[in-house]
Amino acid sequence: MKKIILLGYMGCGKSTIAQKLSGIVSIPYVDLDEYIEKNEKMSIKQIFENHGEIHFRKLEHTYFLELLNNPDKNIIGLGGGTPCYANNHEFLIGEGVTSIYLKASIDTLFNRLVSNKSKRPLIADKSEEEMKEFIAKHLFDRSFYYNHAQYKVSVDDKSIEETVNDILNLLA
Ligand SMILES: Nc1ncnc2c1ncn2[C@@H]1O[C@H](COP(=O)(O)OP(=O)(O)OP(=O)(O)O)[C@@H](O)[C@H]1O
Ligand SMILES: O=C(O)C1=C[C@@H](O)[C@@H](O)[C@H](O)C1
Ligand SMILES: [Mg+2]
Repeated sequence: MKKIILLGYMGCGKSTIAQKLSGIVSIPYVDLDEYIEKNEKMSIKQIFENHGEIHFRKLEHTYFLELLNNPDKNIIGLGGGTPCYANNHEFLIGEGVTSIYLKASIDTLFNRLVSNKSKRPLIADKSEEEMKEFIAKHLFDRSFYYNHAQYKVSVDDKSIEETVNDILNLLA
């Protein structure tokens, strides 16, 4: 198997879990958001501000396919919205791909994101009250796409190590 893909809503822990997993299984980790930033020489925030979300979604699709099509064995951490645009969800299933949805409740996401939203353009300007409602609606809309993953791992009330162990069991 060449690609292990982690997906899920902003703050579910894709970057954190992928980094830890990468160290344990000795498979290199690529974070799609960071890959876009490196290639475009701009932060995600700047891409949204300077060129708008539609442009970002096009870049996201192009770079996602670029990562998928390279022959290296990788763990790929997607952006929170990646599966929900440009038919990217169709690439979660296929030969050489294992996709895992890190499923978090609205409360878990809210608690993780509330103090850590400035780099996330979709929620950066929301008040605490607005954020909870926004996450609830957004997660509902996006679940359809996230559920195309081959596997689901619940992350609520689990340590990073516990979630990584759940994933290792799936991969065994
Ligand atoms: N299992 C966990 N237990 C406690 N905190 C966690 C856990 N996993 C991640 N976190 C914390 O939650 C926050 C969000 O995690 P992370 O940045 O990995 O999410 P993400 O899914 O990559 O988000 P984004 O889509 O915005 O890049 C971080 O502050 C991280 O330390
Ligand atoms: O949920 C989203 O749509 C996003 C999540 C982040 O990972 C970034 O890809 C960007 O901020 C958009
Ligand atoms: Mg991340």
